[in-house]
Amino acid sequence: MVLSRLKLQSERKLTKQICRVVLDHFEKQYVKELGDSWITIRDILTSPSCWQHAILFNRFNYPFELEKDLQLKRYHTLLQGYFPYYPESLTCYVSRIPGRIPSERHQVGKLKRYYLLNAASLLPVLALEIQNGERVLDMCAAPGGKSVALLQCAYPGYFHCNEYDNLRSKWLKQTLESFIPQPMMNIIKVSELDGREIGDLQPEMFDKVLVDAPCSNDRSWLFSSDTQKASYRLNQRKELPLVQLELLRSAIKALRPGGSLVYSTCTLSKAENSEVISQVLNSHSNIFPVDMKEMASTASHDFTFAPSGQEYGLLVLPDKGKAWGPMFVAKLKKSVS
Ligand SMILES: C[S@@+](CC[C@H](N)C(=O)[O-])C[C@H]1O[C@@H](n2cnc3c(N)ncnc32)[C@H](O)[C@@H]1O
Repeated sequence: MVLSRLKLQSERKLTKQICRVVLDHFEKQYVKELGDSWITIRDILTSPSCWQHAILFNRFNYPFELEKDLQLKRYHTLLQGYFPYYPESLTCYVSRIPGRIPSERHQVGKLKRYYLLNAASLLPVLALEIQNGERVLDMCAAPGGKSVALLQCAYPGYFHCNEYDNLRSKWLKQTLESFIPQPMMNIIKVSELDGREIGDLQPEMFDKVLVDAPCSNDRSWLFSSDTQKASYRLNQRKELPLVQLELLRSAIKALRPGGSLVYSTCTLSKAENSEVISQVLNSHSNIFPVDMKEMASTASHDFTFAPSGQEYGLLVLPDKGKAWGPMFVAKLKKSVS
């Protein structure tokens, strides 16, 4: 019953219509920014039947049976064994063949066994290199996929998950309740602040900060069902870099000297990615970019990265058999003095 309902839902998703006004807008911008790569990216983004889903296991309710099934179906673990930082407690399975297993329903008192996500979402989490005992801020956290992934990597001493939007914050709380055992919730604080205020409210408080910023979500915007709403969003799109910059300024204030932050988006747009990082670097003498070349070379088995134009970060480009992204990831470090 549940399985057939979920199957119906995902079939409906596959038949969703592409929003012409968004596609035309992206076409103009991304041909300029990405050249010929845009053709492949466009084909993948507009063909949900090619999309892949990664399966992140919950270490607090490990799905041993599912693991056997996935191995029989030739799924393999993502990145394990290659990556500069890859905790043993993190398990994520992927398949090169498109398709998805149904997501689990929320059941009070029962932890979910897995979370379905775009595998590129793990890159910002891994780039943070979180260690046990650290104080961590997830500034824009709902619906909570990266918060759950961070808690698969280590046991932070304090974990602050923030989400400005009231409804999405409820969703975030439900995600945490569904994946994290009750005793561990004692180290987690959920708040509904404007992330831009956190730096002044909690200066130099955190060892690590994740800014998974609000952005033009290219994959989902292409399937907007309301053309008027889509046109409005496209108009407002130019406001996003300022919000992103303000969130980053706040994150820098919230970071202790010597701490590091990761900035990520799920758009291909240069204005929201490398240009935001360049502005931060030009206006903060105490912030330095962290080189991500090693991360890119070890991850290239599973991901396709933009070959150029990304001086301070990595841009994951959706590709055939590696339909992950778009995802931009940059890492910055605050100097000690
Ligand atoms: C890309 S989503 C985050 C996804 C999340 N990190 C995850 O992995 O599930 C960005 C989130 O930022 C929230 N947001 C927008 N403006 C914000 C602000 N000023 N402060 C904090 N969060 C904000 C949005 O409501 C949205 O939920």
